Amino acid sequence: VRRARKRVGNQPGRTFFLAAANILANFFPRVKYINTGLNWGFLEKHDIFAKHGQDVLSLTGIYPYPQVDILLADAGAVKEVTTCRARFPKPIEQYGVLGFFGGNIIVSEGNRWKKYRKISAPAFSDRNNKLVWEEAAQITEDMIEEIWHNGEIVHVNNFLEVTLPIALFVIGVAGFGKRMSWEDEEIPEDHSMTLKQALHVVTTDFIVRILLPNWALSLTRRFRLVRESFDELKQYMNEMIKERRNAPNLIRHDLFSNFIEANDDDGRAVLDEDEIVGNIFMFLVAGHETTAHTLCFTFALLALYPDEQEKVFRQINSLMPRGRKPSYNEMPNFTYSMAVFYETLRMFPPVNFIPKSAAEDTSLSTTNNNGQPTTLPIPKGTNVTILVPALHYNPRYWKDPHSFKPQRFLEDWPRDAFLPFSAGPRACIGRKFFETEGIAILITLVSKYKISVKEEPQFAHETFEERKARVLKTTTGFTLCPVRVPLTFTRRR
Ligand code: HEM
Repeated sequence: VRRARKRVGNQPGRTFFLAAANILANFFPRVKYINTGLNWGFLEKHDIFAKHGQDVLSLTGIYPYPQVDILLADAGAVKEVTTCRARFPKPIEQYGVLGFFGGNIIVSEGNRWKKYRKISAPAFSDRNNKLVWEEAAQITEDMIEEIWHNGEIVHVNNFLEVTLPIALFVIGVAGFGKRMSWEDEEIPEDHSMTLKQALHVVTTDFIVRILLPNWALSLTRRFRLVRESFDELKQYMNEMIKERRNAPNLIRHDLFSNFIEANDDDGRAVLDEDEIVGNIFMFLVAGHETTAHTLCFTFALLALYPDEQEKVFRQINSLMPRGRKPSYNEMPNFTYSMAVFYETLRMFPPVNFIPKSAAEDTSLSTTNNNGQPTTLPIPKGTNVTILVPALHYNPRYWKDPHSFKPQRFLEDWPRDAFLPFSAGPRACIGRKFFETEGIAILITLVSKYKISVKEEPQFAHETFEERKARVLKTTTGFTLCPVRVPLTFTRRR
């Protein structure tokens, strides 16, 4: 251990028995000195860095062999790591489980990654974002009509149960060209569930499938349902691939079509079937949970801070008087709504860790605890992990980081210290997709309803701080997740 620590210049930090990259280290609550613990990156935020007075720390693991990782909360070092893709590539072996379905954009590097990125890029064009905008607004309006029956007061026990299907329906139509409805659908012949049901289980219980061995998936009803949903989804996808290939004149611009129709100069298919399925699965997983959780945290914060909600409403109302529907081109005008999303993403970034690894013996520039510039040696193979919550709560970049202040994003803000979508060439390809979807949903709901935390008798006497802690309580699976957000929607007059 001493030797391993010396190689990174004896950078101060924490030591645990289990290496942080070990999935078990993060899957169970923390046991002192043994493991980093469930949700530790979000729970600690910037605290460990503040304790050491530095924004670059070491994280030492002893088992299975002594290993020292580097943790970053320094915006300059983060910029260096995210922009130099060749020097700091993704440690794709750490994402091993995500390759479960087939090679895909998240778990690849080099030429293979470039190929997937090039094929998917056209689906994130303005033309498709316009579709995202229209569909997201329509799906939300349909929900208000068909599920809420245009109610005057609507109580929702957990708002995540609303945002998960909305995000699924949007990615379904914009990603697959498959429109899903709030009504129950008929199960087609040769299937045991609808595509909507299979997608819902796969995207919410994805983590169960990748963490458990095959034999364990027959142990409980829930696990069996997860296995069945994966099999069903794969069958649906294979049918959809066949269907599209048999209809070559069907012109579409969604993700699914891009992957199926990707050909080389000689007209040969560039991707095999496993790669098509692997990528589609990955886009679903990457785009669904992150979006649904962020929307849920956003509405929770608006319910807790009615003054901020009022500011959002006032701007929406001034831009769309008498319920006029705004077009996609008008999206940049909704600046306060966007500021609310950014502040939510700063406080609750769905992706807490962005791992990279050194491809060569190199170094990183940072500052020591006297605030002087210093250079840290980074030997080849060292894992360098960006701790997003630590960066987002670093008081060096964000004044009063624990307070919800959307206004800060309407002033001059530190762009290099805001990393919910990562940065550089491996940044999120779906950022605009999410922003478009989020604003369309937010303005549809906030223009019609006032949002508050649902009153429940068992919490009648809690203080504001207790209520805030309860409503904003988090856990983590694949991404940071709200535990339960009970809300009440009251029609605006
Ligand atoms: C709030 C919403 C979202 C957040 C916070 C988010 C965050 C991120 C982050 C942090 C990464 C980098 C991950 C890493 O380096 O390991 C990433 C990559 C990615 N995201 Fe998102 N994402 C969001 C929405 C979406 C959506 C809607 C889609 C697709 C429809 C999407 C598709 C992807 C893909 C394919 C990648 C891999 C890009 C590459 O490696 O080239 N994301 N996202």
